[in-house]
Amino acid sequence: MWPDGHPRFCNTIHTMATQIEELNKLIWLMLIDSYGLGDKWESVMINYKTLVRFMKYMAPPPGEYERGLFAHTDKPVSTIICDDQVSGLEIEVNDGQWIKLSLSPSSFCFVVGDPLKAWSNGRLKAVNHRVMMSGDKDRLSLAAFAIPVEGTIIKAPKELIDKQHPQLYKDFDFMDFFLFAFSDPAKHIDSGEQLQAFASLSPPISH
Ligand SMILES: O=C(O)CCC(=O)C(=O)O
Ligand SMILES: [Fe+2]
Repeated sequence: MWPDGHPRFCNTIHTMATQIEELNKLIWLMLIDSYGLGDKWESVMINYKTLVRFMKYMAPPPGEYERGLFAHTDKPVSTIICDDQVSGLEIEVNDGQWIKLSLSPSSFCFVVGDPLKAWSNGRLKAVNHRVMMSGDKDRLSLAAFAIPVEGTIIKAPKELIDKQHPQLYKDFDFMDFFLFAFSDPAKHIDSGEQLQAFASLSPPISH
């Protein structure tokens, strides 16, 4: 699974990934339950695999405030991020201001991705975020992305669609959206607008 010679590292990461996966499932179940769908969680839950990525952002030159990762909304369903105490992750709030998150040592950050926004029929917001580096320390972070299994259709449960909450997005195959988001034409669309461009129903449909 990992290049030879690092069995301890490999085991640690595997244990961590498994536990983050459990945490992610728990958060999804809480979300499903909060919409009153707890007793039918199996039919509305998205089947997924976890992809873990490690990131290292180098400290900028002294006194500089430098971009580590461009502003975007996540394309996986959701992401769990943890870091090694060197902050840098920023989220954009409603008035366009950026807020730096300082995660305490044992905290994890749950990020709603575009497909989860579509699943919730727009109730959950996919926050725009970026990494900005300052200070003299490198930032190490780990992101665990929830990627639906092949053929997964992202659709809002019918209970989340009614006259007051008309259906905002068409049902779509996750992989079609994912490929669209990284395609040439979509590169010119703001990351936060890609879901709208790909799946918006205009006018919205009430059932
Ligand atoms: O490294 C971080 O803190 C953020 C990573 C991130 O947003 C991403 O990979 O999508
Ligand atoms: Fe992200």
